[in-house]
Amino acid sequence: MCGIVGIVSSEPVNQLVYDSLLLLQHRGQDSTGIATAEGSVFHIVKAKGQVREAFRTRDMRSLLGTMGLGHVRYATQGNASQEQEAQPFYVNAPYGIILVHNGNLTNTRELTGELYNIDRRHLNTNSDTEVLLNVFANELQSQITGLSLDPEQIFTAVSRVHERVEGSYATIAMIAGHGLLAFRDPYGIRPLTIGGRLLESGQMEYVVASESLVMESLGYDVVRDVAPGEAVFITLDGELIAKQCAPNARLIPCSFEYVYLARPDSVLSGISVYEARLRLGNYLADTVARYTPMGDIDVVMPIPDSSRPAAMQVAQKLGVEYREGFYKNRYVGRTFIMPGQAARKKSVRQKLNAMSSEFKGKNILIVDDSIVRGTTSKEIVDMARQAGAHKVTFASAAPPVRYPHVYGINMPSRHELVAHDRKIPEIAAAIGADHLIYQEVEDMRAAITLGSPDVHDLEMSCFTGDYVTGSVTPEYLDWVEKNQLS
Ligand SMILES: O=P(O)(O)OC[C@H]1O[C@H](OP(=O)(O)OP(=O)(O)O)[C@H](O)[C@@H]1O
Ligand SMILES: NC(=O)CC[C@H](N)C(=O)O
Ligand SMILES: [Mg+2]
Repeated sequence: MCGIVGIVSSEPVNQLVYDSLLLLQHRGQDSTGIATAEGSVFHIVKAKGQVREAFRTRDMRSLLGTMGLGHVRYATQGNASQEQEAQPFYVNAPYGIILVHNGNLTNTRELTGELYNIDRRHLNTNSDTEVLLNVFANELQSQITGLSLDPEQIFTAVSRVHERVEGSYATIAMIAGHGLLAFRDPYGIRPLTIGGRLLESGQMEYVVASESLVMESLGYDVVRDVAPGEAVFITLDGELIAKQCAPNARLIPCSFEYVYLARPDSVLSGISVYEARLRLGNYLADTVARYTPMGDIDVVMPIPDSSRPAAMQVAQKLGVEYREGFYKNRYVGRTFIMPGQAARKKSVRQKLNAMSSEFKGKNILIVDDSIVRGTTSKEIVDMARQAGAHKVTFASAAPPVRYPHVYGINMPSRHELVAHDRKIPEIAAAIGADHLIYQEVEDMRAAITLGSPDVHDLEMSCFTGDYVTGSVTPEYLDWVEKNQLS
């Protein structure tokens, strides 16, 4: 998962792109980049780290133009710490294209060979985004006959991308001198939303971004989502043209967005993330009640931040007191999306501290949104015991994560998942809890999709091992494991 944004206006967009990236920071902390288009000239600034530390005033001054895009990266392929792999990526032909991508391609091996041997294109990094950009550029090149560019040619190129590329991709690209293109893979695995507002000049200003909270916070109206398989082209003077470019598109959004990734104040595919988390709490409460004698829990506690809505509901439904026993240092970022296990482990302790008065002699039910590597839960259980807890029960609002996630979340290796090949009592022992309760898979599906007219199915491969795209074979998973992110 990364955060992406693109804006077409009749006014300078640099500050708007920056502000949007700040709002999407929770989706990626490795590196960031902004590109703007001033006429047919691109200005690009990319750097390692988070938005606030990456862009200086002089950078912002250099980002001139009325069309722009930006990216915050949480790397899934290549190298998390390489500035070269920070997005956006640029190619000079045809026209000059600059692109940002949220997602992960699962057939980069084949595509890299084709790009080199057939399309005669050079790749300079190990980023799958560079592959995606080159496939698109190659397909657009082969559509062009004269000097002008017709939206139909762009849409045909996107159709060809859908035929060649597998995996997940929510994408925004600027084509120099022409406009801004946004498209989503045929399953709509990663989110992409369109917002708009009418400027005084009479032109519509459009924004396309990963999450709807960008629109709400920056004063845009949410127009709609980019549909799975659809391409949306916004011309320099604010005309929006859209076309479905995949024959069998079906909306199957990633369940992990609702569990952890997205901000709770966003609405993805028409589902409020916050409300989905409350419902996850309701279902989890029923499972907890089924497996735990009621006298066994004195208080329910969340692990800040993402589990708060679910934990609140668990407490309310069980009729047990809700207490905040862990204080969170707001200056430490999200632990799970940091690169490297050593950094993740260290920052759980830096980030969370247990307040003894809430623990002494009590039976605690700790609720987290998910347990992935077990980094957080193991440290937390340890801290609860050190703070004097009597019994520690742990509950996860998501089911056990037993399989790699290959669609934009960095969990490629089965062996690093605490639930892989372990039964629940063994996982409880691994994290040190007296008792461990997980959400059931079908309850998670029901909690997230309840009442949604559009979402009937979810991408849940890390919980079930069923991958929605074709190219994820056991051989591929072995390869991913051996070639994980460096
Ligand atoms: O089992 P693990 O590998 O530790 O991963 C799961 C944990 O990581 C995330 O928290 P994070 O600190 O990233 O973000 P948050 O503050 O939004 O909860 C998530 O909310 C869990 O707490
Ligand atoms: N999480 C993502 O969306 C990552 C995008 C891309 N695969 C990268 O590694 O840069
Ligand atoms: Mg957390």
